[in-house]
Amino acid sequence: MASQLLILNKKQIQQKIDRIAYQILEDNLNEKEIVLAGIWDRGYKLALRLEKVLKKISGFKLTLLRIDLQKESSKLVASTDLDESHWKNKVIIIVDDVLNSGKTLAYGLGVFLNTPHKKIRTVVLVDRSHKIFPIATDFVGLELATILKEHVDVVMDVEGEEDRVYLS
Ligand SMILES: O=P(O)(O)OC[C@H]1O[C@H](OP(=O)(O)OP(=O)(O)O)[C@H](O)[C@@H]1O
Repeated sequence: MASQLLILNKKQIQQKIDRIAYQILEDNLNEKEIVLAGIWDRGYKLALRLEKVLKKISGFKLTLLRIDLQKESSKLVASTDLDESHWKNKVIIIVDDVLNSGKTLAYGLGVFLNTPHKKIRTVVLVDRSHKIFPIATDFVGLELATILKEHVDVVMDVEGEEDRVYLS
């Protein structure tokens, strides 16, 4: 079995989620409404966790949106659980657990390109910085220098009991 190195423990993950929530608040002081768009499945869990903190620290009306990415033959197809009326003319925050090449976030972003919006921001818990797509990460938990063959495993649940990030 490949060796696993614990990169972030439960407490550190919660601290990063709290910090990112405060950064989102600071970046949107004049806003009333925010759409958190989590990429299924771990990005969606992270979006749920951010929603929980933002409910405590902000007065935002929060909409949680799920982005699904499915492989159809060699293509990726993105879809959402809610229609565009839920994000039209709003601030959208796309959330995923890890950024590696940027492809997943690029597809997530694609969902919103044909609808007017106020602004789009991105959140990742871990940015591995192997970008081959021009995707900016606005709010990042941890920037991690990794080699390509390494794998970042994010374990996360809604309550935060199981939270761990490993490098293997
Ligand atoms: O920036 P990218 O190169 O698109 O990589 C990032 C994506 O990779 C991982 O998911 P994936 O399902 O690919 O990997 P897994 O085997 O860890 O589930 C991770 O959860 C991101 O969604």
